[in-house]
This record gives sequence, C-alpha cells and structure tokens, in this order.
Amino acid sequence: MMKIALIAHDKKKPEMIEFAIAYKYILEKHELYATGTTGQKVMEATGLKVHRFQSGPLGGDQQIGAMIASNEMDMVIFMRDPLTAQPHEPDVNALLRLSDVYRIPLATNMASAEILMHALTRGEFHWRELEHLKNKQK
Ligand SMILES: O=C(CO)COP(=O)(O)O
Repeated sequence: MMKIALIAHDKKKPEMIEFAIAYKYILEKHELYATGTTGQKVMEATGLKVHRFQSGPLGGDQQIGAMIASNEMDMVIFMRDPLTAQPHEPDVNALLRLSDVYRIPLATNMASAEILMHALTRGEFHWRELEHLKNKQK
C-alpha cells in the first residue's frame, strides 16, 4: 500500500476529478492524501477516502511537503496550473523541490499521472517498500 498525494490547482480540478474517477480502481488500494479543496472534490466525485490537509494557499502544500521530508509520501500527483500566478508559489516550489530531494515519483500533468498509475499496477514502485522498512527501523 502506497501513500499517494493528490493536489490540483483550481483550473485543473476538473482534470483531477476525471483522473480520480478513471483510476479509482487503482487509487482505492492505496492511502490517499490531498490538499483541502482537491480532497473534498475527489471524495465527493468518487467516494474515495482521502485524508485532507489544509487548502493549498493556507499551508496544505507544506503539510504534504512535511510528509515527503520524513520520506513518508510515496507518490505525488500534482495537477499544476502553469498559466495562473499562485499566491503560494513558494510553497508549490518547495513541494516540487522536496519531491526531487527524496526522489519521489511526481507527476505534474494528466499524461504523466497516467504513466505513474500504470507503473504502479505493474509493481514498479516496490522499491518504495524498502523505504517503508527503513522508516520503521528509525
Ligand atoms: O493550491 C493548491 C496546491 O498548490 C491546491 O489547494 P486546494 O486543493 O485546497 O485547492
């Protein structure tokens, strides 16, 4: 079971909902986390259980970043809006940066999110389970 973060900027929320509906059969096997509004919308549209953090501009990206920093998050699906300025851009950048620091599989658009889902079903992220073991030994 992987811990997966779902995050979508406002203009990308319809796409995130489409994604969550299409891949519900995969997502339901995992532990889901989301920023506040994204989580709410995904839950309403799919009935999936999602642990919701604060809304992004109020610190949600940072809360997910904190999980990444303790190497607890296994995958991040972040439907970013590259065409709209975000008041919390530093938080967004920090989340993307930490994903790279910890080599966390990260998708920032639908096309790559789908690839991550297919890779997940093929077992290509089993190496993350070694990280889970390391976390337990800490
Ligand atoms: O702004 C976001 C990510 O940067 C998303 O936050 P919400 O899911 O609360 O809209």
